[in-house]
Amino acid sequence: TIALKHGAHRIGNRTDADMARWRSLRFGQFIHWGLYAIPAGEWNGKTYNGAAEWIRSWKEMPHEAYDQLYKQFNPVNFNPQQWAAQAKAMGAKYMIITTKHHDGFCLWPSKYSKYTIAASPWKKDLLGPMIDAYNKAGIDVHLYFSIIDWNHPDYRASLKNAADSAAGKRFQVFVKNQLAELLQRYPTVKGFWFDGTWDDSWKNDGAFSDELEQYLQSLHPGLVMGSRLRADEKGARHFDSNGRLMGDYEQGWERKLPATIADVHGNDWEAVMTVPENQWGYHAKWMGHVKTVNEILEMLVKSVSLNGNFVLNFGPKADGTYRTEEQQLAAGIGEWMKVNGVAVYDGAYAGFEKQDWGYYIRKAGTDSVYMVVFNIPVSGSLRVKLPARTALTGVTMLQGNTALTPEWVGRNEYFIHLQNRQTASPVVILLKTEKGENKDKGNVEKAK
Ligand SMILES: C[C@@H]1N[C@@H](c2nc3ccccc3[nH]2)[C@H](O)[C@@H]1O
Repeated sequence: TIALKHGAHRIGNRTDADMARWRSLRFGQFIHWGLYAIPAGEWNGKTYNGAAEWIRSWKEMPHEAYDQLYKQFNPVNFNPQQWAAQAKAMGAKYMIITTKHHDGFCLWPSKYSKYTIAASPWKKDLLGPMIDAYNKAGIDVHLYFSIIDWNHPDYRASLKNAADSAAGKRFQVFVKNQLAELLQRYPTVKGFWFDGTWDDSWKNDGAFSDELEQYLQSLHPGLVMGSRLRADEKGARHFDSNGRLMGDYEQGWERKLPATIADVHGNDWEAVMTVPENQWGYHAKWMGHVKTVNEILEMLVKSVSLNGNFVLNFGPKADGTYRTEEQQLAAGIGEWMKVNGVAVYDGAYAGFEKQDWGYYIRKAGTDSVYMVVFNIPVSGSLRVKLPARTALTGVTMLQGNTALTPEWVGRNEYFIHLQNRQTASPVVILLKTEKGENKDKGNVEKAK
């Protein structure tokens, strides 16, 4: 291995209570809200095909025009209690809010910047009421913070000369001050979700990102921060130059999921997902495929089955309301989670051989394994192959709490025959297992 001063400081996952809590929550809500919701992907009658929160970088959007938008930001319909109720009904257990996106506009009245909510017609802090409402609803809050800051005069994508380096130093002080300010103002937050850390100016100062992470941990012990914050002293990101994950979980799964358990290398990880193909901030015209409830449920279940967290993104409008599609999605997901969320919360990789019908999720640390079925075969027969020396002692369909009698094929293989092959939602079956050889305990029919 290469001697590193600013690489990973730990091999393996964190085992403390704060990280165990983050891991148990499994399902989060991302919220991208800011000035970009005003143009909403359109300008001068033209539609921006990129992600709405990137509209300032669009050649058709004059920077001066974008930079005046804060004078119009007045979310008169903002209702944080309603936002939190919607997230609670959906079954989200944590929420990540954009405190400041790449455009540099702060949703809180930061004393280190003039480009904040205090300068808008709304004037008042938006983060405090949101955090309070979500915490009251029993939902943890994490703060998204973009290092890239298109508004700040000292931001540099790369440091080309002494003047850039001096500006870069001033910018690092600014970042440190804003982050400390956020922790001081919102002491109940559980973590930071860093973004915009791919520019050379950041990538080439691994020492600063390392010191910053340690500084934030010292201010707020237990804080959960993903791998996207860090670079090591050789410019390696997420994984240091020895291939070891930096930060507390792998934070690279943006709009994509790992395929198999091998892809996650035993690390904690989290996927963040958009409802349309690629829109985080509010876009008036969603183009392309919009994910359905069942598609989102499959991504959530697949993530948990591979030991990860899944975060679904919402982009509120400039007035503080949600678009209909997102409201309907939240309600549909919540309906399924009400009955089946028990298979998601505290869920973990089961260690069973993957089958085509769907995913196994182990209730962490127990002998209970849930089958979440998305693809019922035409035969209606679900193959279950247990690990060696694991016996199946009980099978229960969650819906209706119905006991099922599996067919024992021999050794550690079974079939579960579903009577009803028609279902509009994923079917959840609870398997009770125990160590030991499978033998005919009379709870199974012999193979015909
Ligand atoms: C969580 C997501 N990360 C930001 C982002 N900017 C990118 C630029 C290039 C490639 C990927 C990006 N993701 C998106 O704007 C959103 O905030």
